[in-house]
Amino acid sequence: MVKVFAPAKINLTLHVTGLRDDGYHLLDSLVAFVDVGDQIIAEPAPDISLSVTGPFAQGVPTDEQNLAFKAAIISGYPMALTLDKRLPPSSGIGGGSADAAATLRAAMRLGGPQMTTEHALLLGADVPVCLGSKPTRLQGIGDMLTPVQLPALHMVLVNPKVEISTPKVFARLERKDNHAMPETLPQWPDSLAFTDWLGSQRNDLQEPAAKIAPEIAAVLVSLALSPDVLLARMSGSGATCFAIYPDRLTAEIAAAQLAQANPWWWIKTASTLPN
Ligand SMILES: C[C@](O)(CO)[C@H](O)COP(=O)(O)OP(=O)(O)OC[C@H]1O[C@@H](n2ccc(N)nc2=O)[C@H](O)[C@@H]1O
Ligand SMILES: Nc1ncnc2c1ncn2[C@@H]1O[C@H](COP(=O)(O)OP(=O)(O)OP(=O)(O)O)[C@@H](O)[C@H]1O
Repeated sequence: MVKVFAPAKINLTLHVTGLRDDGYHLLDSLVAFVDVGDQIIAEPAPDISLSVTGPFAQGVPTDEQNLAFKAAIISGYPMALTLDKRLPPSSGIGGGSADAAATLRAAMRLGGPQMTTEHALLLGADVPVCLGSKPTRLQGIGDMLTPVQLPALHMVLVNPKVEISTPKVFARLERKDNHAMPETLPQWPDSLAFTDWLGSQRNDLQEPAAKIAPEIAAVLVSLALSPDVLLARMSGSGATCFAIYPDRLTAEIAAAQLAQANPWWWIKTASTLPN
């Protein structure tokens, strides 16, 4: 039996730079992983099975529609899976993708065949980056991955408990040919220098997502007004937003204040996993 952590993916930047003939968008995104996530428990079994537990279990499929179940099929290694669902679904922090990647890692740890980017891509554009779960520059549709060294970051994640469909957000994006990040990324000596630079970059899906879910604008305003905040932005196709703070303590204080004022929001303090 193995237990594999499935960390949330944060798109610190998300530049949409083009549109392919098959409708998939070309991206240039800086991605980090944090100490908040789901968990997969897996053990070898004659057939694949999945049970889902945890605070966000309700409504998550337990059959082949679940990306963890699909990942078990792709791995060629039948397992009995338990998914502890702690990340809100359809929230732009890659919950399903993280679960799929964690399932592929579980199969490998149990002795199954080696899983590659090509296997992961069959499960979704975000699954290859989740397979590594390291700070990465993601390009192409999610298939071109370059490792990046990032300073440790301390943040607060906020989801207003609104589910958003990724294709709908891409469909609302007006310009598909936005600027990429600089070809060579700077070296950042510390989190302040990094956050300063991050302010000059974007998430191009933030505006179309906020048109679909106006709650996103309310979350971003609350984060931007929180004490000691350095930067607030949306992750992925939303609706989860993150804000960066100088250290873990200031992030925890801001999270506590936000939770008091907005008891119905999902609010978590999160720190990036090591490079
Ligand atoms: C927006 C991101 O979260 C940024 O990390 C990801 O690119 C989305 O990754 P994902 O959820 O794994 O995406 P998939 O499950 O492969 O695709 C869902 C839908 O999102 C749109 N999609 C996704 C990725 C991409 N590069 N271009 C797209 O246009 C497509 O309409 C696709 O049908
Ligand atoms: N393991 C899973 N956890 C959550 N949702 C899943 C899972 N497998 C399949 N789904 C389905 O996938 C859809 C998207 O969920 P997911 O949580 O992966 O979205 P997301 O956080 O927006 O991901 P991304 O940031 O990659 O766009 C939901 O409609 C859900 O029903």
